[in-house]
Amino acid sequence: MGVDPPALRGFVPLRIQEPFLGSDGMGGPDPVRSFERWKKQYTKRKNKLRLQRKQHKRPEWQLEREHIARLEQQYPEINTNEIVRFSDFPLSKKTLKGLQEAEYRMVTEIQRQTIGLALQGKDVLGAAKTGSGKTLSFIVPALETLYRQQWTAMDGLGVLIISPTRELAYQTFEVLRKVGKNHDFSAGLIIGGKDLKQESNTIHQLNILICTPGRLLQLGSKNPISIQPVFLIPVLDEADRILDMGFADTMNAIIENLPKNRQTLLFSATQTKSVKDLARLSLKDPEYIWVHEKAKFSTPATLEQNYIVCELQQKICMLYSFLRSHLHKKSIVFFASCKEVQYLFRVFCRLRPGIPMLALHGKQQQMKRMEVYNDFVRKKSAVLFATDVSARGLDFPAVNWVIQFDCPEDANTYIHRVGRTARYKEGGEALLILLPSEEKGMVEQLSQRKVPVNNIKINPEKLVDVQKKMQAFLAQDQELKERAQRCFVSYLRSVYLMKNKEVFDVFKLPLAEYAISLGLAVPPRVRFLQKAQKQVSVTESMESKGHLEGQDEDIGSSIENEKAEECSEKTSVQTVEKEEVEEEKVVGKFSIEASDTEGDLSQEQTESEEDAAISGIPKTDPMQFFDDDDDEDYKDLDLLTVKRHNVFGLEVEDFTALTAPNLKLKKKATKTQEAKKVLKRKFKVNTKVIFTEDGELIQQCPPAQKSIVDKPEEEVSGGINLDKARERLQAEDKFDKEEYRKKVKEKHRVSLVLHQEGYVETEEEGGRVLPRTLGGTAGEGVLGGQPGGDGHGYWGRDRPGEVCSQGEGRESGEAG
Ligand SMILES: Nc1ncnc2c1ncn2[C@@H]1O[C@H](COP(=O)(O)OP(=O)(O)OP(=O)(O)O)[C@@H](O)[C@H]1O
Repeated sequence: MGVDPPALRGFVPLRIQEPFLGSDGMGGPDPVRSFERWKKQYTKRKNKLRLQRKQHKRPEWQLEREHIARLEQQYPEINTNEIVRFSDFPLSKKTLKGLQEAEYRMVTEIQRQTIGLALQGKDVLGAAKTGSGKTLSFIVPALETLYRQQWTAMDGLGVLIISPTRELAYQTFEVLRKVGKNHDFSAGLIIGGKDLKQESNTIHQLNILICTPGRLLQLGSKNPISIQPVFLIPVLDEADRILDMGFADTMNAIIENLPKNRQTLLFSATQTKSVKDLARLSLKDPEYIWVHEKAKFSTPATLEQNYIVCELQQKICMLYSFLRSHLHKKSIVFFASCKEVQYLFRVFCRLRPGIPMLALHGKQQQMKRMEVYNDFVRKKSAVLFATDVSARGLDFPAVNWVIQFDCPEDANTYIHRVGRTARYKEGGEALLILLPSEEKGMVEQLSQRKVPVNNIKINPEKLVDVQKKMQAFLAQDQELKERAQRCFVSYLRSVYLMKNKEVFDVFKLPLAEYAISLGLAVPPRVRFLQKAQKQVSVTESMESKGHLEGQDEDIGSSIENEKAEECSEKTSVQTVEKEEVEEEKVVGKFSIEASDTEGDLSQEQTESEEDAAISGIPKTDPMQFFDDDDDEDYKDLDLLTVKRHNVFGLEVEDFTALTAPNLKLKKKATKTQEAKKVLKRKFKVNTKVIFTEDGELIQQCPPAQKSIVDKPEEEVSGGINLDKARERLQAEDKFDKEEYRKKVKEKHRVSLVLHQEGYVETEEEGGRVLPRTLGGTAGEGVLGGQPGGDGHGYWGRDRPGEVCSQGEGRESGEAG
């Protein structure tokens, strides 16, 4: 009941209703019996098969091995021309699944050309434009190699990926995590900023390690065994950077420790072709893949690149105006030094351009760096002020603009910086700000490297002047002022350390105007510049006198030493990852320099502020001050787009002409000229006079002369007569010396008398035992405050309850 007999389900009844004719003609065998027979046979066969399958079943590893063997068989047959998708490569299911889940299906050109070679076990040097997918070109073969070798946690380190910066290492780790999530390998990110001991304990558990060179060396020296596996794939991301001077020592030490049995992969948008570099790595028959070698341009086709020529003192206003007119965009602004980023970031935050501001540089704490990095990744519109720590490899999504506030060191740095936009088929724009002195050299370099840049003009009418606001900020905030000073020094130093002297000439920079543009009234003293200037003039004068012959060696060696020093300094400036450690030293120097000058500065500054007023250096600018809340101005600024070639239809001359009155500040007068001016004006020095109770007149300011020399006539005539002033000072000096001599004599006389008479009586006064001495009440001596006194004279008075020793008491009470 409840279950329909087959007859009622519609197909069996048809047969049953047929008249059944058996072999005997009387109905045949019983269908139930034949069904049972069939069933028995079927079950027997099924059991037999199951048994057979059970007997033949192989362990998973064995099956995997067979799968690997099949994959390996296909490696020699990889035809790059036929590869369109990742699935066209003989890859493991786990990797393919990971790629699919991360939505990577079609391969890019560099991936198509390099993955196959890397799978075949070759050393590969891959170069392709920025944002063309080089990361997957080494992650996929790295995963496959470990898979192929059935690597387990017990096997230790198998892949070592070295990145020049922490952020890039972190980013690579994230890609690896996405693509390799179906594999069972352990991967770790070791980039510093954490406990070294903890990191060195975990390193031996890792199969894939992503790290920065400095940290790796630190770990290697602590735990060398853990990074010396039997087989290893070292991957150098941004290889040219890692192999350059900045990391030279570190990398040499690391390379020395790498196992001989290795397959090396090197990738960069600007690959090293240096035979020396490659020899250091002992590559075995490496395959060079320069994907875009024959391309018309070495930057992405979707990138629009422009440059403007701008005076140094106009750059800040230019940047501010630019940001105000690109409020809904995502931009990165590159600066030459950390100190510049630190100061300008702060000051721009105060200027409130109306767009979220972020700053990323090597002097930040690791946590802060990660926070900023992630923040900028998430934001739809924001501005990131950065040093070259962010120039390479970082894949911030949807960056619209890259602005190079300071000229890059060379074309390679330019290419990496602009590569932060227009990534993987997206569009982007880049703006390079050049000083007039930098234009020729830099533009030439860029065209040699096949970088297409257009010269565009800015509309001076649309520039917003923020100088006065900045001056006001600095006047209120001492710390900000110090930052501005450091920014000044640090920028000059960065220019000074640049190798290419055709482009970078620190001596051509308008220092006074630059300082004013930062909000400073006077340029801080820059010692290294003074020294360099001296050196240059000494060399020049010696050359002109023809005295060089005998001293060639000395000068040569001193210059060489200097160059070597420069080079090492440069190295520390360039070394992005080392910035955290090394920069402290350089920075230390900077801050010492800045603080050294501090004392002088404050004095010089007030002087020069006055001087500026006297010599007529304009503190105001005819350009209008931008009001943050003014909507009209805001709308107007939207018109300012540095987008199209010659968008404002102005020629350079027009621009110079228009800005000339604003830009050309009066040449700073020398001190002698200023002094002469002051003399001409016959200023009178203000005096302050007070009267004692007895009606006696005392001049307090300027301090009355103690000497008996005649009163100077200058008081009447005004100004300073240097000769007379000198005479007066000498007389003053003579007078002081005589006074002092008298006091010393008196002191000797008193001690002689005391010695002869003995020191007999003491007097209790307020709990202290004071010697009764010559010249009035004990302890009221004035010696401590006079020339020759050492301060001890005050002890009797200032330390109640203290028992003075004889000597002290005498001193304190003496000469009252
Ligand atoms: N096959 C692919 N399919 C889709 N997107 C891809 C593919 N390969 C890479 N990408 C994407 O392209 C972007 C750039 O990739 P990647 O960071 O690897 O470039 P890169 O060549 O290393 O750049 P750089 O030279 O700046 O370091 C990334 O957002 C990445 O996700």
